[in-house]
Amino acid sequence: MGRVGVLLLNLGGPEQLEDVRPFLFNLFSDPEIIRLPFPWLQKPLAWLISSSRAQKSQENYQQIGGGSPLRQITEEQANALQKSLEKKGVEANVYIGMRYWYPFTEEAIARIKRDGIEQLAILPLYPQFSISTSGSSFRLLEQLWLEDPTLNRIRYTAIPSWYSRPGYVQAMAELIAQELDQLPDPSDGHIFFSAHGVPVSYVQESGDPYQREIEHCTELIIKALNRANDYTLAYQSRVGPVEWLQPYTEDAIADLAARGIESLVVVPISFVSEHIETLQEIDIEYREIAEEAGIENFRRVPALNTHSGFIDDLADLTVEALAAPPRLLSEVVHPDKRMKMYPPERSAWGMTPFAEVWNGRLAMVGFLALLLELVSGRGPLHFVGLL
Ligand SMILES: C=CC1=C(C)c2cc3[nH]c(cc4nc(cc5[nH]c(cc1n2)c(C)c5CCC(=O)O)C(CCC(=O)O)=C4C)c(C)c3C=C
Ligand SMILES: [Fe+2]
Repeated sequence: MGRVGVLLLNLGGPEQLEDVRPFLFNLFSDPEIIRLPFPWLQKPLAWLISSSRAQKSQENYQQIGGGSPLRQITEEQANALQKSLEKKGVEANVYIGMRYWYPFTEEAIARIKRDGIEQLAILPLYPQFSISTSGSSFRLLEQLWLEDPTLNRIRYTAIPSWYSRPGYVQAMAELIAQELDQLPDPSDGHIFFSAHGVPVSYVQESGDPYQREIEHCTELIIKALNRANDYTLAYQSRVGPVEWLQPYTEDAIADLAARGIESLVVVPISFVSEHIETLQEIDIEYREIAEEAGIENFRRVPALNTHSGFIDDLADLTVEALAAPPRLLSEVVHPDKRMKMYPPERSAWGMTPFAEVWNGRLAMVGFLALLLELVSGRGPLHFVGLL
């Protein structure tokens, strides 16, 4: 084996309150996050939404200490993974490539090049694949590879998702069991999986496997848990006016409370680190909703972070992936014709001079309307709830 590297892909998060607006701008500039029919609208809309969402988002980050813990936890996971690989006889450098904040994916690739890495495992820290998460990072890497042909010297393999790994499933089941056992009556606790949502169109129109993988993942965990407790799966953190995967977490909590459920064990299922949506949304907002609705015991399963069984399993996964035939980025970004990454196929009429002129005029009208909306606080985006 030549020099070995592992590239951990993650989302990134604002480290201090001043970072929130530029972080949101980066996030909303991603066409895999907001899919617009006109690419020229992406940056103006990202600017508008990030400017107007920043204050509310800053208040949320303020409630969890003024910034996201994601960078620190991901660094701890990288160190733990490096040590675990070492114990298995694999000397590897572990790199972190964030999609929307520091250390950016581009910086990680520059360091991988500088260090002369010859074999690379690309490992997203998202157990399940979504176009909006791992897909977006793979897409960026594909672009970097196209721009720099010297990267072709690296023999890499990309891991699309790994939610069915036995060590991960077992670690989740153990953490759930520990929380259930803290309840006055453990057999009575309702297990409530809360996954980050995505717009329904991702699944139904673009073929995102995310919902299928989430559902399968919860089934595997419930099987490994091997208890008779009832369970529910719901989706949290929706943004904007379109329909997201349902049931929504807040509605599902209210329904369970109305059915007389008194003990809830909430399991964040789509992410492996503590972050704003566990620490603020679940621990503060959903707890309040649940308690007001009559839930007496509300417990939340901690994120895996550096759980030793989990990290050990990631190390096994890395070793196995490096030994197997490589999976190219083109394979994981375009796995089959049913999944569509952005941009959608361009139709010929989009490039005609007529369309170009009208696109330009509409862009100016749209941009002025958006500016007016931002200044006055009134307009169609406020009306539909995107701002
Ligand atoms: C599997 C996990 C995630 C999916 C799927 C996902 C899709 C998705 N997210 C947004 C919009 C936002 N996400 C934000 C933060 C955020 N998202 C994830 C994970 C997934 N997102 C994480 C781990 C975080 C938190 C990072 C941190 O700082 O700790 C935010 C910013 C926070 C806020 O203002 O609410 C937005 C906005 C969309 C639109 C989307 C699917 C299309
Ligand atoms: Fe998100």
